[in-house]
Amino acid sequence: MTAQLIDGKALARSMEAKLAERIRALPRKPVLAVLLVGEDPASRVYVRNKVLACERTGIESRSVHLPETATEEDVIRQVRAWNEDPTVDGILVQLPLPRGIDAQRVIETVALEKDVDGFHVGSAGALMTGREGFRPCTPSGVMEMLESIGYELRGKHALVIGRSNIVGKPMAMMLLEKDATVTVAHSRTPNTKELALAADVIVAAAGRADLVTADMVKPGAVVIDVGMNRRPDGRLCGDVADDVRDAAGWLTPVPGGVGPMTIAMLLVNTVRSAEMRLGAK
Ligand SMILES: NC(=O)C1=CN([C@@H]2O[C@H](COP(=O)(O)OP(=O)(O)OC[C@H]3O[C@@H](n4cnc5c(N)ncnc54)[C@H](OP(=O)(O)O)[C@@H]3O)[C@@H](O)[C@H]2O)C=CC1
Ligand SMILES: Nc1nc(=O)c2c([nH]1)NC[C@@H]1CN(c3ccc(C(=O)N[C@@H](CCC(=O)O)C(=O)O)cc3)C=[N+]21
Ligand SMILES: [Mg+2]
Repeated sequence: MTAQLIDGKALARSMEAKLAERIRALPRKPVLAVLLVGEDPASRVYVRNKVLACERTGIESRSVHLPETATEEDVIRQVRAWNEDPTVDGILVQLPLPRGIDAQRVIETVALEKDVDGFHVGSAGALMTGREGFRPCTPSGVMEMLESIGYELRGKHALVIGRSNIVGKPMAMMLLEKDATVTVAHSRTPNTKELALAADVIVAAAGRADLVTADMVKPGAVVIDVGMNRRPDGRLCGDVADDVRDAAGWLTPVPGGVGPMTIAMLLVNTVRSAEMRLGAK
């Protein structure tokens, strides 16, 4: 069997087109403020991709780039200025932040109603308790991809590999909300292979190239590859080995899978924030 690929890039573009229409109905462009601190090369690529996606859709992006030497107070000052600026709809502080800056404290400074990343403790609490709030973009994008193939999660076994606050934990919550039976594996899990073989859906979000191999995948399973890793030769790869193509029923590619969907969901959150701020529906 050869897995069918879930084309995240195409799905992201079609979502962007729908957003462009919603944006045209607003009295002004939605505004996304992006803060980049330091010189992490991967972060620069991601921020550039976000800015380009904003341009395609009709969102105004305002990027501020602070030097590696910026202090926690410098970062917090910029976030507070955007909190108070009524023309800013969404605030994104690109992670990771340089050593010595408490990222959680910075995130908690972002106004809840502008937390389009969904990383604020209030947004996380809303997700956990089933209330309305901004949801983290990567797991939201994964849910859109599952919906795009008409996948029914109710009663299925889902394995999430990774337990970070930005991917693994919210992913588990969203799968649970759709009535999947959810297992979360992490670096201290001794039997990830066994858990994976029992899973109908595997979401790999560990940041380890080739972590998921064909011998871990139940034939026909849905395999979602969140990982973003670099091979020694510089090539981008996910957490899922190439041979999984012959075992899985559905598979997301890297690049062109979850990454573009993450950005699309950021735009969705930003437009929603603008609609709420501007009193649109
Ligand atoms: N496509 C996209 O849009 C995005 C991609 N990413 C990518 O997804 C990956 C995960 O990101 P993020 O959650 O931020 O990463 P973190 O490093 O914060 O978390 C990684 C998680 O994976 C677990 N883990 C590490 N090694 C193993 C292993 N061998 N077996 C099982 N679990 C393991 C860790 O366990 P423990 O908790 O025990 O340390 C941890 O919970 C990265 O490659 C990142 O680049 C991230 C965000 C968006
Ligand atoms: N505050 C914050 N919010 C984030 O959402 C956030 C973050 N910090 N820090 C880093 C991670 C990672 N992340 C990605 C977004 C897009 C791609 C993406 O567009 N990937 C392309 C390829 C990109 C390339 O060529 O390198 C693809 O998969 O096709 C990847 C990863 C968002 N993150
Ligand atoms: Mg991807």
